Amino acid sequence: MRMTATHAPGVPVVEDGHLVSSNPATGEQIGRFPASGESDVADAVRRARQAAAWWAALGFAGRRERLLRWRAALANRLEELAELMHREGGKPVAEAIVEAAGAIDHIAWAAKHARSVLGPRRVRSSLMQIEYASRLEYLPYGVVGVIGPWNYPVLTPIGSIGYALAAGNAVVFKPSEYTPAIGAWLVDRFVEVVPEQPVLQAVFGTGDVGAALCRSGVNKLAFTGSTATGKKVMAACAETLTPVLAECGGKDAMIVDADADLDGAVAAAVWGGMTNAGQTCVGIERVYVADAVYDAFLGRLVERAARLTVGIEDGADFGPITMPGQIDTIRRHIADALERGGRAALGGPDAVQPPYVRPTILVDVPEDAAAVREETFGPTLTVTRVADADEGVRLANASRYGLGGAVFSRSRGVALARQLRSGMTAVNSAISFAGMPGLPFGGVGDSGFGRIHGADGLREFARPKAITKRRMRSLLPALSFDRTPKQVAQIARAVRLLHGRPR
Ligand SMILES: NC(=O)c1ccc[n+]([C@@H]2O[C@H](COP(=O)([O-])OP(=O)(O)OC[C@H]3O[C@@H](n4cnc5c(N)ncnc54)[C@H](O)[C@@H]3O)[C@@H](O)[C@H]2O)c1
Repeated sequence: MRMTATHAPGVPVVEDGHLVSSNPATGEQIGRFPASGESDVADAVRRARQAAAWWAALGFAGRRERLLRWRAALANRLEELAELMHREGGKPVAEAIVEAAGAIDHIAWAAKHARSVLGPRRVRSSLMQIEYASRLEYLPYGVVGVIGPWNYPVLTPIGSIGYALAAGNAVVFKPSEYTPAIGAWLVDRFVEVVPEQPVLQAVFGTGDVGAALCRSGVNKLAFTGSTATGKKVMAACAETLTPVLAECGGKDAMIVDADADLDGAVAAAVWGGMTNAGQTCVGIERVYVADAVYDAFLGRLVERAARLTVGIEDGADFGPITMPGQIDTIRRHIADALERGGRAALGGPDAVQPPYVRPTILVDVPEDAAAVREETFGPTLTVTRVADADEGVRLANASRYGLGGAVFSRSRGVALARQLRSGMTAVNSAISFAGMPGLPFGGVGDSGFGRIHGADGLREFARPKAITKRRMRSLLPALSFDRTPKQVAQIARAVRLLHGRPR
C-alpha cells in the first residue's frame, strides 16, 4: 500500500493500515477505513460471486423492490449525505443535494426499466431458418468492479453501480481515496436494505487497490476517472480479457451562435464552467462565441462570474479544489495561456489562493495552449472569438477529448449539436443530459467508451445471450449432412427469390 507523504488538508493518507480522508479546506479528519490489501480485494470478489448468484435469482421484480428501498433510504437521509459530501469533498451542500438527487433518480430509473430493457424476448426468425424459434436474453456478467473518482462521488459511481445491480450483478466498489466515507455511506445504506448477502461491497485504498480490483477476476470493470488512469486500467484488464467501461476526462466546449439568447448562454457558461469549482468531467472549459455577439457575451460573462462567491460558508457558489495537486495544473494552464499572448478578463494567476481558485476567464488564448488542449479541472474558461458557429464547431472538435458540450442557438441548436464530436450535447443549457436517466452518458476519443445511464447503461452491464430452439421439422435442412442435392438447389432458388431483387 502506497503511503502518501504529505498530510496537507484534503490529501488522503494511509497510516496504521487505515485510509484516512480529510476536509480539503480545513484538514478535519472525515473518514478512517481499513485499507484493503490484494487478498482483501480477492476475498471481496469471492464473496460477491456467491452473492451474485443469489441476487440474479431474485429476478427483476425482487431486485426492483430492493433497489427502490435503497433509493428511498438515500432520499430520506439526503441532507445527511449532502453534509458528508460537503465535508469530505468540499462542495456546497446545495450542490451536493442536486448531485445526490440525480443519483437517486438514476437508481429508480434503472430499477423500474431493467425488465423492459433486459427481459427475455422473442426475435423473429429468418425465413431461411423458419423451423427455429429465436430468443434473446440479457444475462448479468456476475461480479462487476466499479472504480470511482472524487469529483461527483455519488452521481458518478451510482451511474455504474445502480445499473449494474439492476441488471443482476453483484458489485465491488472502490471509491476514490479522496472520498471513501461517502462511498462507505452509500454501501452501508444498501446493506441495511439488502442484509442477506454482500451484493454491494466497498474496498478502500489508493490506486493500488484499484489495480488489484482489475486483477481480481471481476467479470467487468467499470472505471471512471482520468484518461491516464483509464489506460492503466485497460492494460491491467487486458491480461485477463476483462471487459472495461471507461468514463474518462473531458474538455467540453460551448458554442454561442450569433442568434443565441445571450443571458441564457452567460448563465449556462458560468454554471457549466464553475459549478463544483470547475471539477466536473462534463464541465464547460472552452467557449467559442460568434463574432457578432462576442463583445456583448464576454462583458456579461465577466460581470456575472465576478459576482460568484467562493468558500465553505453556507451559500457560497463553490468551494475549495478537492485534490490539492490539481491546483498546480490550474496554475500552469493560466500561466501558459498568458505567456502565449492570452489575457485574463477576470481572475488570473492571483485567483489561485489554495485551497481555493477564484473564477478566471481567459481570452485571446491560442488553440495550442494547455488551457485549450488539456483538462484544467478548475473554475476557468477560455473564451474565443470565432467567425460563426461553424468555425466554433470545427475548433471544438479539434480536441482529443469528446465527452459532452453545449450549443446556444435559436435557429440551429440541434443541427449544431449533432455536429459536435461528443457523447452528449445540451442545447440552450449546460450539462442537462447528465441527470436525464433515460439518456446514455459517455464519451468518444480520450473521453473513453461505453455508456452508463439509460437503456444503453443497463445493457452495458449485461451480456446478450442468443438462443435458438427447433420448433418443427426442417423442410430445407440447410444445417445438416442429411440435405440432398435437390434440397440444396431449392435453397439456392429460395435465396434468389428472397434476395435476388436489387430493392
Ligand atoms: N466521464 C465521466 O463520466 C467522468 C465522471 C467524473 C470524473 N471523470 C474524470 O475523472 C477525473 C477526476 O477523477 P480522479 O482524479 O479521481 O481520477 P483518477 O484517474 O486519479 O482516479 C480515479 C480512480 O482510479 C483509481 N486508480 C488510480 N490508479 C489506478 C490504477 N493504476 N488502477 C486502477 N485504479 C486506479 C483511483 O484510486 C480512483 O479511485 C477527471 O479526469 C474527470 O474528468 C470522468
